[in-house]
Amino acid sequence: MAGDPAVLEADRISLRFGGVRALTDVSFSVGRGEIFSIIGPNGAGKTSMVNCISGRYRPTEGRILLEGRDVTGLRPNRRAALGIGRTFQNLALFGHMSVLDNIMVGRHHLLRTGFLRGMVYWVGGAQTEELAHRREVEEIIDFLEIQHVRKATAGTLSYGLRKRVELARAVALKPRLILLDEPMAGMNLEEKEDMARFIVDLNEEWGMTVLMIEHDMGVVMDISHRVMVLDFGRKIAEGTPEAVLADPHVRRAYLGEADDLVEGEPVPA
Ligand SMILES: Nc1ncnc2c1ncn2[C@@H]1O[C@H](COP(=O)(O)OP(=O)(O)OP(=O)(O)O)[C@@H](O)[C@H]1O
Repeated sequence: MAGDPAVLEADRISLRFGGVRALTDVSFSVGRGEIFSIIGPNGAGKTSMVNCISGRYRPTEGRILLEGRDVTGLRPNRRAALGIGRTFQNLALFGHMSVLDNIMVGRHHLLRTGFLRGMVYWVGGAQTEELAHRREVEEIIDFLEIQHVRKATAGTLSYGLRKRVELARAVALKPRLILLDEPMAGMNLEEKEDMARFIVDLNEEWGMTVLMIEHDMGVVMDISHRVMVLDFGRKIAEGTPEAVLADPHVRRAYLGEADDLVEGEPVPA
């Protein structure tokens, strides 16, 4: 997205765990309105990078900028409040709560009146705000086609539906950037197709900027505007899906994982 201001900039990020170099000097930026994917073999540093962005890990070196603001020293909850939303590799829903409550719960920090005040004083501004809030949540529920389960207990839903509810909860926070950690993991083909369509629609119709880690190459190449490839903690390629697929370094990094490449594409020996 040439010319667009970067929503996210990772500036020379390195991360070490004792002697393990999880990331070495990785820089990239995600433009407003992009779907940007990070791929790479197992242990390449993808999750480490997402954790540096969400604030779970503090990089050993380098800076993370959100819309130009240095957030490197901020804790995860501060970054979430500034607009970094995320879903997790493993589901993180409240299993005993309804779908609606799971989606509502994260949104209270968006209310001007605050969660506690909003609970105790149901008059004037608070009431109007709460109604608008509910309307928006209902819109997200409609958009992600989970109306039929809105009252169901989250823990009773199929895996694919729970992943969708998790996405709804992250979207409900109106993030400037949403981090999707393996959104298709464990899904069947139909569920993957649905999830891919929702991500594209959120991006195209709602303008959501997406940074995604995903092992399913077909999906990554289908829906990403740009892709970055990590290998042993270093960036080895970045560009459009076509350019990345044609890159000899990438092909070499994926040797032995040839099945993950797009069907019909021969992998050189
Ligand atoms: N908390 C940790 N402590 C020590 N080493 C870690 C930690 N987290 C990650 N690593 C190491 O850092 C490197 C990068 O791991 P990371 O999980 O980021 O890779 P990945 O690309 O996400 O892998 P996968 O595709 O298998 O999820 C690996 O060598 C891993 O063993």
